[in-house]
Amino acid sequence: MAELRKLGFIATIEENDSLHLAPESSSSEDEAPAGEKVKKKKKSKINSFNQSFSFTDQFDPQSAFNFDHALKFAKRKREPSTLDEKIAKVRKRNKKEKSADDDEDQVNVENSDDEEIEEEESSDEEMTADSIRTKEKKKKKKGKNKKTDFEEEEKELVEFSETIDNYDEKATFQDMNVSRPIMKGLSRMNFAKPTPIQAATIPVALLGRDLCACAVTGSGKTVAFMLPILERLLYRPKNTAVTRVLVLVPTRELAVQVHTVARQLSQFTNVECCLAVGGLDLKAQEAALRLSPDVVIATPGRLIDHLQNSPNFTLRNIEILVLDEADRMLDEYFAEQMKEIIRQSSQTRQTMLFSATMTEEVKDLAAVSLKNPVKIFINQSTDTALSLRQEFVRIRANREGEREAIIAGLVARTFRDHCIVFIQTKKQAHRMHIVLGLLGVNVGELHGNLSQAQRLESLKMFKEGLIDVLLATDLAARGLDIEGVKTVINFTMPNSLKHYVHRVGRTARAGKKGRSVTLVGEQERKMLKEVVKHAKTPLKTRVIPQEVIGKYRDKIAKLELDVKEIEWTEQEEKEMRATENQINKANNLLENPGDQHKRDWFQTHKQRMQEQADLRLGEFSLSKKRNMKKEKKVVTAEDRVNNELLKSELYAARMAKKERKPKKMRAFGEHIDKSKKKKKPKIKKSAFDDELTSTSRTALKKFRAGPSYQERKELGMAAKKPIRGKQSGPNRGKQSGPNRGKQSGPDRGKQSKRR
Ligand SMILES: Nc1ncnc2c1ncn2[C@@H]1O[C@H](COP(=O)(O)OP(=O)(O)OP(=O)(O)O)[C@@H](O)[C@H]1O
Repeated sequence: MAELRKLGFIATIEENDSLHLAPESSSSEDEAPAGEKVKKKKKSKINSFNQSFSFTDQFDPQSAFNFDHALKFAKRKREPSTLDEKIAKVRKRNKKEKSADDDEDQVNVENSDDEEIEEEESSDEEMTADSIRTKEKKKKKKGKNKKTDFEEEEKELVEFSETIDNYDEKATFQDMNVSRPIMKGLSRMNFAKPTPIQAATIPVALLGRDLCACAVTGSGKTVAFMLPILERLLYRPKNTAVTRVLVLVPTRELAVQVHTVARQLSQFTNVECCLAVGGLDLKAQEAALRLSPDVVIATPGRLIDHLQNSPNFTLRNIEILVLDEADRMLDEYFAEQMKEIIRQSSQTRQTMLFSATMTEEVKDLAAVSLKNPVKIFINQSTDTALSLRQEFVRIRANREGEREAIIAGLVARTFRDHCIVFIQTKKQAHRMHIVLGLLGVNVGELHGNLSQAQRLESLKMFKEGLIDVLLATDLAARGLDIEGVKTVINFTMPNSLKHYVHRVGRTARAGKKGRSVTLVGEQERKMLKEVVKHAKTPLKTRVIPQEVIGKYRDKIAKLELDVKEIEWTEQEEKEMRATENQINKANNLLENPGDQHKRDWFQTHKQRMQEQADLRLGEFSLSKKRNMKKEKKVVTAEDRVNNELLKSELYAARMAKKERKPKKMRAFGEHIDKSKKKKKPKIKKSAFDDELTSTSRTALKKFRAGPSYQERKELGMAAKKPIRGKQSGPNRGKQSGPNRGKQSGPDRGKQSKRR
């Protein structure tokens, strides 16, 4: 061995060599002092197994699945710095520069953020306040019954076997025979009395009937379907675990919320609820689904993923299927996925559909084939909450570029907290985050360009009041129940009445007051008319003083370079992250070549691509956008607004096109008694029969007048024009005879009818 070492070789261990074993630790730990090392070791021991853990099936209400809990399952990406940190940095720098210019003391600069907001607010308060006018409904001019573009043509509606549009106002949960554990859950949630939709729906749902329910936003539809589900599950056979209930919702955040309500309501029962939504940890969901929980709350995409890839998870035993936001779940965006889910679900199920904008159209509900459904429409699908005050800000044609300034004015002066601003595009929502952030407003954003962790975090912060203004796309328009939202602002008019109803429905919930403020340009007046037509409470017009708009327009213009700087930094970071991800992916592939398990999907790649292409809002938008970029290097405020309006327009155009499409063969109502509707088969009549039986005015006239000059010519008859009153023509023979004279006069028509 010694010789080998002398020659410079590294020797292997011999049997009698004494060994110095190094602890299994990282180099950084080696450098740490001994005491600390021991502490760390102890800590890791505690983490690996919780000593106080005991196996129990008791539900701990404290650990209810909520946004915090969901966040644990959302993968976080390492960000070099958050957007808010970047904004804060620029603001600090600007402040410093300003102070230097003003030749002020540098000491006050360091902690000035909060002070500055207050400064801005107080100076703004001194500015002229907005003026509010009540919007008068225009009286319909007589004889002007022309249908607007939005008014629907005759539609084929679902035949309901029963319709319920009233409810027992005095009904209590006890009257509905709700079991004790659920009553306990209700009282823990402080729900003393059922809301109208709950009073009307729960008894029907408990009977196992299919139903289609419509009630205004914030009226308690979640409990209306969750309570009867849980009540029915209390009596399930308990020997084997089976997934019996599936609740489908359109967005992940809504799924988390419905799951939270389900857990709260079932906290004193042994019903198991599980979440299967995109963006949250797949493996944890797989493990939970393997235990066949009683209720699965899911978004369609992730559910199909589990159906394809999670062993043992099936929908064959589904006894209750609920579609929350049913009109959305059954629209074209989810069409293929819903078809697949329904195909895999048990046929003998109870189906319940809920939405504030519920549709009754056969073509919309065809996919779910309801059985003798009950219609429970507590409100119309165009209704908004009565406690909602709706305001509109008019934008003149040449002032479209002022929308950003108006929003800034609204959130900085008037609606400073608990305010959601809906924006059509993700890009504009992000820009507004930077703009308003630089103006000192405490903002957050929520849209599909964020990671799931960021989405949940934004929502959580807004719920907890850590963010004052949430900038959201339509992702947050449906279903989200955020306590205390005072105001909803629409940057542009939503692209349909449905979208409007859902967006403004984020406030004025559960009987509380709320306000919506919608910016309406000339192009959007048609939609405004629709809103006005369906409004049940007076609408208001808000006029923002031009000096206020001007002030914020100038402020934003001054910030434009800072906005660009932040956008560039973000772009750079994004590119770096993308490269990093690619490297990691490649490394992973090299290290674990066998590990790359490809997940199955129910469509082929080609079908999926085709579906996505069909759902895109048209080539038109892309080419128009490209041209816009080519033509102008500097994107103006007007361009940005036009882009927002264009997206709305494209959506509206697509909807209109869909409406105009000839109705497809009815797929709905395998269970509807069609015999009543079946028309008698039409027996094809000969021209002769037609002539004899027709009682139309033209036919009678023709009968009286006999054949035309042209017909006579064709029949080779006299070329003379028939003389009025003379019974000439093909029926001439029949008309002649002793009664000929009697054929004329008032009875003439009757005679011909009899014939
Ligand atoms: N019986 C009840 N008593 C008091 N509050 C209730 C009751 N039922 C539900 N709520 C409250 O009403 C609010 C709205 O409920 P929920 O989110 O179910 O409304 P929704 O009708 O589904 O609204 P959306 O159409 O926007 O989805 C919630 O905050 C909920 O806690």
